[in-house]
Amino acid sequence: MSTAGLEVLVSKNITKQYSSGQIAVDQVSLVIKKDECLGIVGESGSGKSTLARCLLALEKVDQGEIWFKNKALHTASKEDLRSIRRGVQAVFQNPAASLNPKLKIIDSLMEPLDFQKIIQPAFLIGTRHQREKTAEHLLEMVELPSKYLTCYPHELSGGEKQRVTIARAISIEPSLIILDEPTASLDVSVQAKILNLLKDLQQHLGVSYLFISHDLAAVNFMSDRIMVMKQGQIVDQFSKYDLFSVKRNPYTKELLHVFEG
Ligand SMILES: Nc1ncnc2c1ncn2[C@@H]1O[C@H](COP(=O)(O)OP(=O)(O)OP(=O)(O)O)[C@@H](O)[C@H]1O
Repeated sequence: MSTAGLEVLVSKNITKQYSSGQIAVDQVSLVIKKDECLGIVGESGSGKSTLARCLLALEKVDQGEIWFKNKALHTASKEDLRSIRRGVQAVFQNPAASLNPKLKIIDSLMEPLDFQKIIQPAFLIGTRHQREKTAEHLLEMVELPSKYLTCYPHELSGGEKQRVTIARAISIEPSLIILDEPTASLDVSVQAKILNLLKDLQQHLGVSYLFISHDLAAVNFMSDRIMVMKQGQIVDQFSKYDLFSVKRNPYTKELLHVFEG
């Protein structure tokens, strides 16, 4: 199997069973196309994070195939994985855990570009080889002032830290960013701002997103297509415009209560 040009990531019947016996991901097939946001919604324990880790090749799948732009992740060597990972970045729930507390923001931010010296993102033309200017530009893209470059993570709020991890994720111009509950640890007032920022960045950069959340309203705001996950399986999938259709699975209808009142 190979993925066509418009398909950034394809998974085919992937299954992940933990040694405890728990089947966390059960025969999940999905396609993420260029420039789109695919949303995955499900309650706690439905297998969303395990799916994200499988798609990032942080967990090995027991069955199935994962293809990232014509390259097989499920059989990739360590060296191949390193090169594939340049194209896929991730933002997780807890920004504090994603940033090294001993590193200044500039050093956390520049980690991917410092490591991948040959990458020259189009949006950094002119500044790529001036480290501080590049870092300033990245902070600007997530609407943070350049004075934060010399700060440590504990000096920033949760929302600001998440903006730094987003800037770091876009820094190497990935084709896909996997966002696993990126606003779940933030105050409600900050969540909307981060979602708006993510949406603007996607339009500006033309990156694809896999947006994972237990919050159907957030998934609906962000996504072009939505998949509903329950007990490791995809139980419903539809275009965001069909969210309120009578054809929705009863479980999806249960999740719709967030829009009531
Ligand atoms: N490392 C692990 N070892 C054993 N079981 C695990 C492990 N990680 C997750 N699980 C189990 O797999 C199932 C799916 O967990 P997962 O974290 O992927 O779900 P989730 O939808 O992301 O939930 P949450 O939003 O609460 O993190 C759960 O039953 C969980 O207890």
